Amino acid sequence: MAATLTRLSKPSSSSLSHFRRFTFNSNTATTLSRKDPKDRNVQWVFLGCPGVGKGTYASRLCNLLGVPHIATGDLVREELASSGPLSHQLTEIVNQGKLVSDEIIISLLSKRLEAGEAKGESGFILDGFPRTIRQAEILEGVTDIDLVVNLKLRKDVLLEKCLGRRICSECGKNFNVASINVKAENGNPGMSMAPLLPPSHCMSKLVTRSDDTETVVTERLRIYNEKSQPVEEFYRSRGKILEFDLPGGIPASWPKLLEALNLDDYEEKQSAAA
Ligand SMILES: Nc1ncnc2c1ncn2[C@@H]1O[C@H](COP(=O)(O)OP(=O)(O)O)[C@@H](O)[C@H]1O
Repeated sequence: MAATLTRLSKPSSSSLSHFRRFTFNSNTATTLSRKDPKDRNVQWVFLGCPGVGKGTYASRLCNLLGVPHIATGDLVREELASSGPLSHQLTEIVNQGKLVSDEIIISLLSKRLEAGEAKGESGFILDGFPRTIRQAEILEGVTDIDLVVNLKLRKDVLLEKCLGRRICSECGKNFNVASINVKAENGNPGMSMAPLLPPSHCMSKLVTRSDDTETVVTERLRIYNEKSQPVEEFYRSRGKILEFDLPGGIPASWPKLLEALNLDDYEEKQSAAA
């Protein structure tokens, strides 16, 4: 199967130049101009290890900016649940913590993007794609990515976060029961992250993803370092990356992320208008 991704149309008022002038990192991001996000073209990518919180922060930003959150992990799980022709093959790959082939993932993503375009969707935040250099090159061939946010979290916390993940089997929302409390040690700061608990009506319906076991998560972290870390360098060398070290849980990290993206004012305006 040839890996092709349909060329995406891009609104003419692209703000690419707006972003391209900057090499992002947490320190320089404050130099971003305060353009209203409505006038920005949001074609963003979220990178980061399993368990870092890509889904949580990407979906919050999508709600704020009114763009779709497209997580290739969700597309894979939908395909698994559909018991379509690929589902048997995919179950084995996902449960071993391996990556699905570039061809399959691109075909799933193409279908999702085309369906979105047909519905008039504009912009997106991609979460979990690209995960290999080949995927990054294919994406670059069909559209301009404006910004890549690289979320980072200390390694000793990632495994615990993955093992604490839960999904409500009814509403599909993600939660986390892990309570992280790492003490300051050898000059390294401590870190605490409160659990992200579900409302009471979801509590009895929580399930754990079959690939969130210790063995599989360890393999996924290994594969991230081998296959996906080079993708960070791919975007770094193109001056598109915003490095963001998560300082703690959502209450500490969300305002800082908005600040790094120059969206802090925007959230206030949105809530005032609501
Ligand atoms: N871009 C991709 N390329 C290859 N496989 C993918 C991709 N995105 C998701 N997958 C498959 O789906 C699984 C779950 O993905 P995801 O939910 O994004 O995991 P994580 O929580 O580890 O970031 C991955 O372990 C992999 O098997």
